[in-house]
Amino acid sequence: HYRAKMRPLVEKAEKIPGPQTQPLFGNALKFGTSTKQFFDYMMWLTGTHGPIARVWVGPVLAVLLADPKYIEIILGSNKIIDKAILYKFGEPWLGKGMLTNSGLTWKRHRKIIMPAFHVKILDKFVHIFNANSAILLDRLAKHVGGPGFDVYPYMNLVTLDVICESAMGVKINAQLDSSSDYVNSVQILGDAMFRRAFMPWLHLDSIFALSSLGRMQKKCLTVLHGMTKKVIKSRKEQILNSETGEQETDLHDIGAKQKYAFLDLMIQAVRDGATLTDQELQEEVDTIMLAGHDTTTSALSFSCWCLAENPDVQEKVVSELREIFGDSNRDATLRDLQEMKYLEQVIKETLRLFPSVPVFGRFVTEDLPMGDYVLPAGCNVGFNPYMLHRNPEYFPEPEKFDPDRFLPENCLGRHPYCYIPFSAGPRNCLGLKFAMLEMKAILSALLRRYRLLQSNPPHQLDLTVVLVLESLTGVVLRLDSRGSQPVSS
Ligand code: HEM
Repeated sequence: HYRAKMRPLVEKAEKIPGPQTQPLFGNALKFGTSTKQFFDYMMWLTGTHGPIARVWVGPVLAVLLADPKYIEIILGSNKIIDKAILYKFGEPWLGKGMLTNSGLTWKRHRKIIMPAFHVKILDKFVHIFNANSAILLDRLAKHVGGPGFDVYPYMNLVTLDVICESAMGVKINAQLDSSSDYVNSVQILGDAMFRRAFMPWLHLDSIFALSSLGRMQKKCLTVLHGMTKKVIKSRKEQILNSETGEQETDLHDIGAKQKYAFLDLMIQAVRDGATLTDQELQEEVDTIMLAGHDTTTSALSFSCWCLAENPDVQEKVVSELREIFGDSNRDATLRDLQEMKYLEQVIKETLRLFPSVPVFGRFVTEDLPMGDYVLPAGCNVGFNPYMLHRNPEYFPEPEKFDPDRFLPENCLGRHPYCYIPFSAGPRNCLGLKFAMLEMKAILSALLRRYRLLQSNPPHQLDLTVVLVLESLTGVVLRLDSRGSQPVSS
């Protein structure tokens, strides 16, 4: 019965290029035991078997795509919106939040939450970017003139502060005190979720619960859910108990000097008739916390590295900043951030070479013709932006760091699905504009005060994926002062 059930899947899968399989395990044994080996295997798969390649993880079929024509068929579709089965390991933290959910609930939630990401609203978050950038600059001061250091942990804490304040309206001061239970739990949980996905023996909930990883995850979840629940209860009371909810939100701010958080906007939507239960609110806040933290950490760290390695590009960004700010040390405004066109090209080019999410996935519920092949119903699909972005057909001399690729005239005629760091189509990244503004605010503050220099001897990245793209050797560079006045907070 099992064989008969699997036959249609197997027959169609056999026509798709891919490595030889072993009985029972499929290709799982080749994945290795570390995230680095998994990353290397995924890249090898596309490199060796081409832009459509299949693997078997035991009885689970996955097809990895790196051709924009194939990718468009799925990402451009309004129907194929289910997530790959690996996303279920995110559910203990995120429940049925937007990232893990599908179907009508996902559509309804996205419709409710989307207005909170409108650029007019995003203006309200700029002061959070500025205040936390100022703390970052002070923390980095000790590295001026010193040897190379890893910038990743600094970016990790500044983005955590930003996302906590923006999502929940709570200052956790991770940059000033990184030893808090909350900060530690966020760090540990992202790793634990991802690691579990690649340890098949921990897939069964009952076994996972007994493992040390499972026990650690449970402890972290108690801390994180405890915090979100507490904040939601408090904010909800403040907003819903007042007749003029918006004014009330302005007055009460749980210790944070801010007027809006994504949570407040969702609560206001509920007040105005949207249907989101407290549990759903919590899941969406947790989702924004996860989706908006490590992704920006990774992109900011690699942007710094690219700027340090390419001093000419860095000086061009600094000239742009001089044109915008002159000699003033004032904070950046939304308009300033929007004017930073060249810096935006730099971030885009960084994300081309170092996409924060180097692999993500969907699930196909009906047979799907794809070129000469058919993706069978029941197949997981992975997208491989890392390899896609290095295809010379779309990006000549792909290893060269060249922000001019993203000049408007150079983007003309390029396939719309050949560059997908924020995914694409109806299920693309909801936080794209927020992320771009945040990254521009932090990088511009950094470059107005410091010069980023290549480490000595030059640092070699050793890429891996732990939820997001990271380097096992860190992201090492040196700092020098630009000798100008510090950017005020
Ligand atoms: C450099 C920064 C970022 C990158 C590269 C990035 C990339 C992505 C990608 C590739 C996806 C699709 C994932 C998938 O389909 O499984 C995604 C989804 C999402 N991102 Fe981002 N992201 C970034 C920052 C953010 C930020 C700052 C937020 C929130 C403040 C955010 C919120 C979301 C949400 C809610 C989704 C789920 C959308 C849906 O499924 O409808 N992201 N992001």
